[in-house]
Order: sequence, then C-alpha cells, then structure tokens
Amino acid sequence: MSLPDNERKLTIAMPKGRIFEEAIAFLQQAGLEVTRELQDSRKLIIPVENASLEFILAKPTDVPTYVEYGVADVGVVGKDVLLEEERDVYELLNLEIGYCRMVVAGLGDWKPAEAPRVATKYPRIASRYFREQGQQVEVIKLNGSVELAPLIGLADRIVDIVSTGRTLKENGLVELEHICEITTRLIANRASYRMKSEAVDDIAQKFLEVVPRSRG
Ligand SMILES: Nc1ncnc2c1ncn2[C@@H]1O[C@H](COP(=O)(O)OP(=O)(O)OP(=O)(O)O)[C@@H](O)[C@H]1O
Ligand SMILES: O=P(O)(O)OC[C@H]1O[C@H](OP(=O)(O)OP(=O)(O)O)[C@H](O)[C@@H]1O
Repeated sequence: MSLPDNERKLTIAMPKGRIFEEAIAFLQQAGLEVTRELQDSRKLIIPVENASLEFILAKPTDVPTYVEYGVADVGVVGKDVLLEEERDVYELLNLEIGYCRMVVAGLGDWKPAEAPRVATKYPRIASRYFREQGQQVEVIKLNGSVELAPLIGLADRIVDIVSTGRTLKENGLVELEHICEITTRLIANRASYRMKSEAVDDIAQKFLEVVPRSRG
C-alpha cells in the first residue's frame, strides 16, 4: 500500500555556510539526488522532483528551530548549535562530519581573575560548563571575532570553537580547557518521526551507511 503524499514527502533543513559542502557531499554519498540548484543557486527552497524530498537552506543556528516547529521534518546541524539552542527535537544520528571542538581559551600568561569574565558566541554552553566546574563567571555574549575579547580586556577568557587552531595561535591565545567534541548531527521533528516514520527511517538508514566512510 503506498502512502499519501503528505506522509511521504520529507522536508530537510540544510545549514548554509561552513558545513554546507561537506553535508552536500554526505548526501551524495548517501545516494540522495543533489541538483545543481541545491549546490549553486540562491534559492532557499529546493524541491527534488520524483524523490518526494524538499530542501530548505537555513542559517545553521536556525536549523533546530525549523525542525522543532515542524516546517522541516529533519535537519542537518552541528552539535554546538544543539547544545546552545536546546530545542525540542530528536537527535537521530552522528554524521561524523564537520569536526571541531569547544574549548576555553585565554592569553598564554592567563591567571585567575577576581571578577572573571568569559566572552562567547555560546552563552548557554559557557554558563553550563562553568556552573558544572563550580566557577562563578560573568558570561558576555558576542556574535563573532570572539578572540578579540581577551586581547582588548573585555574578558579574561573565551569559550569558542577550534578546528585548525590557527585563529587562537595568530592572536596569541592558548587552549586552557577542553569542553567537548563537536560533529554534525541528523535531527528530526518529534511528530514527523512518528507520522512519517517510513520516510525518516529511510533517510536515517541511508545516512547510517555513509557514517563509517566519514569517520577518520
Ligand atoms: N572552525 C569552525 N568554526 C566554527 N564552526 C565550525 C568550525 N568547524 C566546523 N564548524 C561547524 O560549522 C557550524 C558553523 O557554520 P558557520 O560558521 O557557517 O555558521 P554561523 O556561525 O552561523 O556563521 P556566521 O559566522 O555567519 O555567524 C558550526 O555549527 C559547527 O558545527
Ligand atoms: O581553529 P580555526 O580553524 O582557526 O577555527 C576557529 C575559528 O573559526 C570560527 O570563527 P568564524 O570563522 O566562524 O568567524 P567568527 O569569529 O565571525 O565567528 C571560530 O569561532 C573560531 O574563531
């Protein structure tokens, strides 16, 4: 028995930006049809005819929002965003791409301050981490160029993502504490997971077969 269209068609939220190309390569390896339109155009909604699929291209931090509200059934997003946004979604699979790590960093001669201030794009992750460490700090939210903060005296430490380590090094900062490893995840809307279980399982299964190849 074939399912009605609204139970088969799956909307996938994809993150624009840094992990887009790696995520697209992952989709291709999983056998999904990746059209020129998805790769090259400025369109934000890209249907895949014949495949009962539709992609929406979102800012990475918004992917869990689209999925929580069910306007996307599934989404591809970094663990950092999931930890920070705390959206009510299912985390289905670790795709093991987009590897980076979340760290505490500071100047090489860093010493504990009397009124410690931590600058970050990730205030929830930072607050949770220092609370768990039993340390009282003031967390200052920035939207980018976080490494600037200790250099100009806004904060004594930062919580940020490191991948090559180049940004820290070129700004005279060092990694002080490791918070967690970050990779890209497949997430699902809770209702879609039940109502469109066949289509969601199909994607998850296809992705699962690619994971061992992305490891390493
Ligand atoms: N070196 C890195 N720095 C930041 N994010 C990285 C890095 N390596 C992998 N990632 C992943 O890429 C995602 C961020 O992508 P991107 O920088 O395009 O998003 P953004 O932070 O919304 O962009 P913008 O810089 O425009 O605000 C993160 O959620 C993370 O999982
Ligand atoms: O270890 P690296 O390979 O140097 O990468 C880490 C840098 O990349 C990210 O910044 P991004 O380029 O997204 O710019 P932003 O500072 O505006 O967030 C992150 O916040 C670090 O600053």
